[in-house]
Amino acid sequence: MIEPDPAFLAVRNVSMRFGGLLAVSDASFFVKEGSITGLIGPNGAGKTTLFAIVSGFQKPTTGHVLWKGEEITARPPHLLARAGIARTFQIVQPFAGLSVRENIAVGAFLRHKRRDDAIALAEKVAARVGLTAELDKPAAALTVAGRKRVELAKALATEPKLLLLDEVLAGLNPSEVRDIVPVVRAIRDSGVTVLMIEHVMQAVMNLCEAVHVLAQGRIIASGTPAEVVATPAVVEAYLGHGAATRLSGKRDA
Ligand SMILES: Nc1ncnc2c1ncn2[C@@H]1O[C@H](COP(=O)(O)OP(=O)(O)OP(=O)(O)O)[C@@H](O)[C@H]1O
Repeated sequence: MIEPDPAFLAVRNVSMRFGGLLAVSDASFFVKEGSITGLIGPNGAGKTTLFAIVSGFQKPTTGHVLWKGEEITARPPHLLARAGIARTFQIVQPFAGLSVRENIAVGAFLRHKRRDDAIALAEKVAARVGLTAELDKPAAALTVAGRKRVELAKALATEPKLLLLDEVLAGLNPSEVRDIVPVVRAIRDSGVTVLMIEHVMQAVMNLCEAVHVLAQGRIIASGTPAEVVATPAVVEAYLGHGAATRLSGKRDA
C-alpha cells in the first residue's frame, strides 16, 4: 500500500475530452513528497495528457490539480516552473545551434538573471547528469541518450521541487538505461520529487516506490510496483482480456 500525500501534488477527478474522445477519465492520484512515482499504462492511455495538465500545458475539461494544497489547475507553465514544477518532453528538441552548456543554461535563467550565474549552475547540473565532457559540443551533435540527458538537465536547472519526466528512457539501449537509473535516483536523493511516465518496466520496478496505472484514461491501479504488476486489471490492460486468468494457469472464463 502507498500512503496518500494530499499535501504535495494532488490530481483530483481530472477528465480531458478531445471532441468525442475521453482521453483522461476522472483520474485522481497523489504524489508523495520525496518519492519517485511512476505513471505507467499502455499506449494511448492518457499519460502524456495528464502530464500536460499537471504542468499547465493543457486545461482539463473538469477536475483539479493541487500543489501544496493550492489550486493550480491550468496555471501557465512558466508560473508553474517558477513555483517549482518542471517537465521534460518525450520528443527532445534541444536548441540545435546552442552548445550543451547553453541549452542547460536556458533552464537556469528562470532563477538566475546574470549570464555567469546561469552558466555556473548549468555546469553544476551537467556534472549531476554526466554531461561535463559534452559541455562545449553543439547539442545537435549528441546521441539520443545524450540529448535525453540535456533535456533532463535543462529541467533540473530550473531548480524544481517536482520533476515530471516523460519517457526519459525511451529510445535508449539497455546499457544506457542502466547508466541513467542512478542519475534519476540521485536527483530524488537531492530532494527533488520525481513523477515519471515510463514504459521500461525494469526501470519502474527499480526506481519507483509508488506507481499509478492508467488504461483508457482511467487509473486502474495504484500501489508499489510489485503490487500493481500483480493486479489482474493491469495484466489485462497490457496483454488483453482474460490474460490474467490464462497466466495464472486457470481456465479462461
Ligand atoms: N490534442 C489532442 N487532440 C486529440 N486527441 C488527442 C490529443 N492529445 C492526445 N489525444 C488522444 O488522447 C489519447 C491519450 O493520448 P496520450 O498521448 O495522453 O497517451 P499516452 O498514454 O501518453 O500514450 P503513449 O504511451 O503512446 O505516449 C490518445 O487516444 C490520443 O490520440
